[in-house]
Amino acid sequence: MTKLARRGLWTPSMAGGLLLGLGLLVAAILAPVLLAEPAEQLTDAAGQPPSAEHWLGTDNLGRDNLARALVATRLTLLMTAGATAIAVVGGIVVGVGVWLSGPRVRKVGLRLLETAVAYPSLIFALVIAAILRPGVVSSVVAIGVAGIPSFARLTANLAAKISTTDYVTTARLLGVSPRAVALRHVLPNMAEPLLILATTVFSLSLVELSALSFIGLGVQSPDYDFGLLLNESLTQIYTQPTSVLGPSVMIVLTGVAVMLLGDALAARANPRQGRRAVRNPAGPPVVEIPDGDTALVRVEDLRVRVPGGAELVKGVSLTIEPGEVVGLVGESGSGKSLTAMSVAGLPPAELEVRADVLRVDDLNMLGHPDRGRLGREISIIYQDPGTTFNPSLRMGVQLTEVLRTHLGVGRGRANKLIADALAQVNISEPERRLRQHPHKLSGGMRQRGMIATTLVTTPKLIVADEPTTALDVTVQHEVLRQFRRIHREQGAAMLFISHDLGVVQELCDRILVMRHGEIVEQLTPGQLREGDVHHPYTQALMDAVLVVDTSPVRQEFS
Ligand SMILES: Nc1ncnc2c1ncn2[C@@H]1O[C@H](COP(=O)(O)OP(=O)(O)OP(=O)(O)O)[C@@H](O)[C@H]1O
Repeated sequence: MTKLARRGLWTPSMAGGLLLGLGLLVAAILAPVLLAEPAEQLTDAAGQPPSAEHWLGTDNLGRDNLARALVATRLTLLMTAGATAIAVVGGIVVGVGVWLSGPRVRKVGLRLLETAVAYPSLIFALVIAAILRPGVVSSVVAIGVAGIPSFARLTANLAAKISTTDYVTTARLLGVSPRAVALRHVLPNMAEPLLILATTVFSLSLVELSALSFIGLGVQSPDYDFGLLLNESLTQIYTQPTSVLGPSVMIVLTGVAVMLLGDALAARANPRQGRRAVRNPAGPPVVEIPDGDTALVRVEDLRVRVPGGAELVKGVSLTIEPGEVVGLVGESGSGKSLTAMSVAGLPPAELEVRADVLRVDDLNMLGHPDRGRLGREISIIYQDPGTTFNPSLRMGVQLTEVLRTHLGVGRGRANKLIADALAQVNISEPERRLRQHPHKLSGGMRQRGMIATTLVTTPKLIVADEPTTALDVTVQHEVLRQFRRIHREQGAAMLFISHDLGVVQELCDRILVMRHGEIVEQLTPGQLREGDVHHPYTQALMDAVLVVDTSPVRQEFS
């Protein structure tokens, strides 16, 4: 439990699910041993109301209702687990099989699965149960087989999606067998949705098995499960309503326990989930700025860590004055993005962020600053313009969002303002661009589109996380020109991340060099230009800059 707690997996849903699940398991193991007599012995006390002796009363044959509900737990759980196992194993085998087969079989297989899913599984199960004759085994097989198509379809769809990833393509190119690709790359990556679906299938199987027994096609007397108990109590529902309570409450509790456990297990299966961020102290939304502190951004002793694991940002302190452009350079993985995203109040949710001070203007980024002010005062420009925008929405809707949501500008005026701004960053036919979806625009256009929004929303701080890295060199040049322009015209402060020393030297007033989660050196552009650097790592960064020798050496070879 301490291990679970340390890893952030000891969630209320895990605790609730385990508690309920354990209770059900104890009932399933002990009730048939300890309560067999009151549950099955016929007595004269037929149809008794609830009393101290019989908490839920007795049935028509004088048997204790509560004891019967508890004893039925074992058979119900075994049957449900059996049906779920058939549906899950069968579904995975069929789903992965369909995905592994050739295009023709795959197409026909998928169509068949879709057709099967279109029929309610209970009707499917009714047909199978009717053919196999009622009983425990036949109802388990019927419900299990009926659950296979939906599981198989999800498996095939997930497998199809994963099969287009680069790591699967590479494995195939390297000649890894389809079976090994499925076991090593595909199945582990769909564990989370499959686990969630498995718990859903368990709950559905429970209800469907109970329904089969309720209508007389499932468990037959003298055996009994929750469904058969509901059937038996139906005759007493008006005279002895408490008789239905036992099996109904047990069905609900079993379903809830399984869903809660499934939720917690799914979080465990996903390495990116299940850990919750800690912000310390979850302080006020705004902080008081001491007299004489002119900084727009102040960060003191920022630490970002994986809960219970590695420290990724190790005590970073920095300031950005209003209108100042601060560059952040360093090798990949040195913590630049985590620092910048913490400043913008958007660190990954699963990481723990702590700092003595973390403020932009008077917004406390460790508290819950006003979202309207965040939207107006901070702009973020990401590295990959291809993923910045929602592909299903037109550019106009997305580019005018801050204007409409946080600045209260009407749609028509917002479109006009953004179109003018797009024209200013040299985007041709701006009105038409606003009606287009992001994929119709080039990467450079999308990045300039983002820059254009800052021209109209005039944020105090722009956080730009390698905004030129994904662009080709000529487009980079144009985008950088636009950054210089925003700085000149708007006076916005910037935190500008880049790998490119040339870019930061040109654009920034001050350059911070990061390595292994720490700031190791602070430089002016002049120092960088003259090579006046002290830290060996900064020197190594400078040495790594490619210098193209344009002297006519090649002539010697001609
Ligand atoms: N959500 C996360 N969970 C766990 N580790 C993370 C997470 N995000 C980042 N890291 C790790 O933190 C370290 C710093 O990451 P960060 O993205 O800040 O690096 P970076 O300097 O911006 O690198 P790059 O230039 O490649 O973008 C890396 O080792 C990265 O693997």
